[in-house]
Amino acid sequence: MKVYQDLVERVLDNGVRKQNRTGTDTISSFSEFYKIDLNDGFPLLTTKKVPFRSVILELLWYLRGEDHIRWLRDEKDCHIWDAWADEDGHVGPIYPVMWRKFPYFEETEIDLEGNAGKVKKRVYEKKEFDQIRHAVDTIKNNPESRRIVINAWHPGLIDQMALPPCHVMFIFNVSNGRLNCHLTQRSGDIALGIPFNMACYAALTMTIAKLTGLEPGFFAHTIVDAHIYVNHIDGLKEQLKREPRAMPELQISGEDIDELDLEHFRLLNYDPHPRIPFEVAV
Ligand SMILES: Nc1nc(=O)c2c([nH]1)NC[C@@H]1CN(c3ccc(C(=O)N[C@@H](CCC(=O)O)C(=O)O)cc3)CN21
Ligand SMILES: O=c1ccn([C@H]2C[C@H](O)[C@@H](COP(=O)(O)O)O2)c(=O)[nH]1
Repeated sequence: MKVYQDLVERVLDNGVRKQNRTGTDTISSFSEFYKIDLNDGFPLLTTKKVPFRSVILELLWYLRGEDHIRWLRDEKDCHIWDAWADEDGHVGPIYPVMWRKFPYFEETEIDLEGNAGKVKKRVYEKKEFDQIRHAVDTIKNNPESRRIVINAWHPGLIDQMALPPCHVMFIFNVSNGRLNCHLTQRSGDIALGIPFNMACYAALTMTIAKLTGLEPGFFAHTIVDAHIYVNHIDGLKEQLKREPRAMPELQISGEDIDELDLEHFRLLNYDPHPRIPFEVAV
């Protein structure tokens, strides 16, 4: 994909070397953006083999709403999140919880009989907000809405999260019968994370488009700190030498978001260059 090659080149050309908490320096570029038309094909890189199964499993795991990785790690044998989990698989209230069970409090007043007669007391009930279900319902019922926002950042809970969310907020937008998605990512690992993130959100957008009777539109992606870990530079330069091939096709069978499984996603005509191993910075 040319947009990815261009992104890698911009970060290498314009980025500055930065230290960070992982101990592996990055070449970092502030505020990068690209936009792809999902009608051109499914954006799974062809300049290296990206593990499609892991991409879809990660998306399905986000949709499960759990605060642990036991399904992903133990049932599905996918290990991309292992390094951030404890022995029980616990990762805290990260994406799955924020997407499906965003916590909030509902305030009500109740009347109490006190010594001095009736008194009002405020009570707070803990509730969970399903942002994905709300987005699907709004896309169906009020597609012109400009408020179809899903937010994974919860300042009060960051300390409980194994890793503060990187893809922090996304917005759906319906134009001309097409479903667009814009993702804002605060921090993006160009070699490892971004290929997963772009395919994951493309698959999510295509899934929700199918469910709501729309055509897929654009996936647009803003990456605030777009960085290349210095030990990934050689692998990415190798990728730049490779000629991008035709984008594969993704077929989705149209199940509801709570019924989806791996078998509902079929990847066709994926013919990538060989895998390039990159070490993940923890
Ligand atoms: N430094 C860093 N970069 C990331 O991209 C990242 C994190 N940390 N922390 C949280 C998640 C975990 N993500 C990951 C973690 C590992 C792979 C990875 O190892 N991918 C390999 C093979 C995976 C497989 O075969 O299933 C790859 O070749 O893409 C990818 C994304 C993305 N995120
Ligand atoms: O989906 C993801 C998750 C993580 N990343 C990358 C971005 C950074 O390299 C690290 C997170 O480190 P912070 O210090 O918290 O920014 O993980 C990604 O690209 N995509």
